[in-house]
Amino acid sequence: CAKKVKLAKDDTNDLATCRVLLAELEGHQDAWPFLSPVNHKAVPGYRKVIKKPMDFSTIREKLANNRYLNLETFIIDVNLVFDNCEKFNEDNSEIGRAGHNMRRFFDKRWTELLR
Ligand SMILES: Cn1cc(C(=O)NCCN2CCCC2)ccc1=O
Repeated sequence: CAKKVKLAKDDTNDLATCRVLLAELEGHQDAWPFLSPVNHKAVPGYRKVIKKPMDFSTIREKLANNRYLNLETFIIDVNLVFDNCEKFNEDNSEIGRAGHNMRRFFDKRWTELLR
């Protein structure tokens, strides 16, 4: 076919990349606070403080229902999980540390897969 504009990013494999990245996040030993939506009835203050809750099961649902436009909108949701965690939890807490570990792991993996 006609020569494509070089500047366009090749997004052919983005969906597969999102599935791989999500599976690795879910399989991480520090994923336990993020596997399901935070139960705001059991966690006082959460609903008021965190305006846009997000978790790995919700991301999986959105991926399965083709709700992500591209890799970037997927990465925005993953980072929302970690940003919510930093907002609500002390750095020096079980869940706070898990969030920092998971963000570090994610940043390393997606740059490896895409650079
Ligand atoms: C991300 N995040 C999670 C929680 C939480 O309590 N998650 C439940 C974790 N449990 C593990 C086994 C059953 C449920 C609280 C604050 C927060 O920011």
